[in-house]
Amino acid sequence: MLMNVRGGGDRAEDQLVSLKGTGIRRDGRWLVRGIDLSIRRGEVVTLIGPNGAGKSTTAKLAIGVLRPDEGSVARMRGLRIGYVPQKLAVDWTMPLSVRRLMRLTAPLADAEIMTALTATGIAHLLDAEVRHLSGGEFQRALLARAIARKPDLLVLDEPVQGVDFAGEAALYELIRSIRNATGCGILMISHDLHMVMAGTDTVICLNGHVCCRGTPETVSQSSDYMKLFGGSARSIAVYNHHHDHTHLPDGRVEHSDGSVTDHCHPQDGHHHDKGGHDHEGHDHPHNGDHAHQHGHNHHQSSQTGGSARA
Ligand SMILES: Nc1ncnc2c1ncn2[C@@H]1O[C@H](COP(=O)(O)OP(=O)(O)OP(=O)(O)O)[C@@H](O)[C@H]1O
Repeated sequence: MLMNVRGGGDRAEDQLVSLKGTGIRRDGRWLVRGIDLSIRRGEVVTLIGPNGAGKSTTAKLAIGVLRPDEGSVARMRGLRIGYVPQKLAVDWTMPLSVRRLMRLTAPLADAEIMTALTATGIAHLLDAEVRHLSGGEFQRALLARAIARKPDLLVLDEPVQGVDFAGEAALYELIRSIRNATGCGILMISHDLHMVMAGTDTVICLNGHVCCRGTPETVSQSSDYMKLFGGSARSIAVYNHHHDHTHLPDGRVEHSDGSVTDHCHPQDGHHHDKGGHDHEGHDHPHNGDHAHQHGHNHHQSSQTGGSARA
């Protein structure tokens, strides 16, 4: 069912998760405190903030991986959660196919696996070795795993880590299209201060507590946000994404005139927008500098993520 939704509904039953005055304490210190946030069906909420600000901790409180020491967390009854953690607990010395990765935390039928892999554009990688996937393919595989059980809420902890600039734009577009097609709510964590802004309904800027919140436009103009992000904040303008070609999942490039080539180059006659920022031969105009952090975490371990039911 296609639900073209934006911004979620206002009804109480659309509320997926709600945190009220939530805090968590470890080793004698509050990791986060006084967090108020809610996510409704169809809404994209993005947590931003510096390293150690408590973004992952807040996401884990929202999905119930961590229990609050103060305040409350309410989840819709029977809420289905798809979670892409920041790190995965997988032994990368063992062979693991994408098909097996999809079934790592819960059983899935072949048809469900194929539907999810097709939605994220990597059906051709069903039997590929996970350790051989590129950064973008790996993130698409994790996303496929998270959406396979049709979650009401998708929680994505840095979904574009290890992905190049063009792939990043494509992944954010994919995430938005999943929201539009399914009407799920999305809680996303990002260091990307540009691209994420335009696709988000609500931005929450964290630094152990909620510094500021609102639409991308209001947050990017808030003095708290400016203070927190210093120099990089001043150059932020909401990102307008208008590229003239699409990167297909198999690596080829589809141009605005419908032609498909193996690569794209500014001089190949397919590119018409010569303004703005040129990234590795692609035309991806955007405003301000690009100050985000990447880390490819194939080899780190923490949690296996996947889907859960509250
Ligand atoms: N189980 C724990 N025990 C003690 N301290 C913890 C624990 N988990 C997280 N922390 C600390 O809590 C703080 C918040 O961590 P968290 O991972 O939520 O930050 P983050 O905003 O997601 O950071 P990053 O952008 O670096 O991923 C950090 O200082 C971290 O060291």
